[in-house]
Amino acid sequence: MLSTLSLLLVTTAMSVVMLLVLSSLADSKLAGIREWGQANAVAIPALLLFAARGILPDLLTIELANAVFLGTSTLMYVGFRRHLGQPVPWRMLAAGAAAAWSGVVVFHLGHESMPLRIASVSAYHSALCFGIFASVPAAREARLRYAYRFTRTAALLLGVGHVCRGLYYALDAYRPVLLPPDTANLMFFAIGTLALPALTLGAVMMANARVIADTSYAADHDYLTGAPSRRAFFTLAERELARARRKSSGLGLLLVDADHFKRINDTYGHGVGDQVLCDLVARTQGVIREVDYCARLGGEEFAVLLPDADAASALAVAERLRAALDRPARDAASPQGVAYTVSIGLAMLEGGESIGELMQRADRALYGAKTAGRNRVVCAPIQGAPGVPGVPLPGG
Ligand SMILES: Nc1nc2c(ncn2[C@@H]2O[C@H](COP(=O)(O)OP(=O)(O)OP(=O)(O)O)[C@@H](O)[C@H]2O)c(=O)[nH]1
Repeated sequence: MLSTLSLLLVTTAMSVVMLLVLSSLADSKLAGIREWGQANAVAIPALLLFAARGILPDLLTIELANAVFLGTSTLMYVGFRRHLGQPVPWRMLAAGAAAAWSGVVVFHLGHESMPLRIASVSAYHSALCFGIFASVPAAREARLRYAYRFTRTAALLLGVGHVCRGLYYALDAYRPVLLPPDTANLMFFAIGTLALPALTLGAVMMANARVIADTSYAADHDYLTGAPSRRAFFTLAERELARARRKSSGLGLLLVDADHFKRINDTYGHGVGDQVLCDLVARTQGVIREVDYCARLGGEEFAVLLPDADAASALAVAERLRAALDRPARDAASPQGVAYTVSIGLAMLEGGESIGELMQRADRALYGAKTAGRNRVVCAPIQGAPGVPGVPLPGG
């Protein structure tokens, strides 16, 4: 038969399990994990003190237990705020917890009423649950959506549950609470005790979703420039290749390589070289269309994929890009700016060609641009027409 004691012991065991689960996430260094772990650690003695009612002195099982449990809920709320990078309203929390705890003391040592003690702490817990609901946004990122939705829903339901619990007891201050343990008492008791595991579950889901989203972002993006990575480029290129075949549309590829980049590093230092790479990506993104895709293949080499482009428009983009980059990049170390140029190899997708083959032709065109003097665009010759040379466009 379910009893308040068994609920307390089950919740204590759940807090131990949650603590172990949170410990497994400690290495992630995610904000909020520490506070959620502390909340569950603090909950264990608080729940055991509640369970020891009638065995230990009331001051321990009422005043101390409630004080510690108020701390538990506060830490959970702080964890969510920290995790989401939001400021923690410490003064408001301290005032709310002090008011709730004063209610416990007054309705124990002053005017004895267990229902009013419950109503007092429920008011604070409901405010924290609504606070968590308001703090956790409706996630736009698909990977975060389920975890955020779960937490928001749990927090909202628990907030409403605590309001009902508070009203149920506040409206009849002399209602028998724990004995006999009727269904309503047990149900409201469960809301009080199971809130912590439910919210911790939401916290763990959010932390996991964040780790997965961050890892996947890191795999798909270049750390320095923020441009899509080589891996992301090939995934997208295969997709665009299939689309171009399906729709019989053009697909252009530009391989863009900074000229004499080693010299820039040697002259200005690696830090300025890094700034030049970031500048290159930022300017490229300003030149290309929204449907075009610029990725860093490695080192100082970048790829720009041009879906739905014919040879003439791809060449126009390539030349516009070359000209846009042929201007000094501003940087803090050198107010007059760092001059750099790029060479570009352009290839248009041909029937039956793979992405690897398209890349090879663009790479040969890039090599042609380098050997022809750099700062220029060279178009790859059409396959199967060996007599047609690449078209070098002199820069400047
Ligand atoms: N600052 C910086 N330098 C990098 C990065 N990745 C690669 N490099 C440097 O880029 C330089 C590339 O040099 P090279 O391959 O000789 O090419 P280059 O000097 O641009 O000469 P060309 O391509 O023939 O015009 C090397 O010195 C690399 O150390 C990076 O992330 N940051």
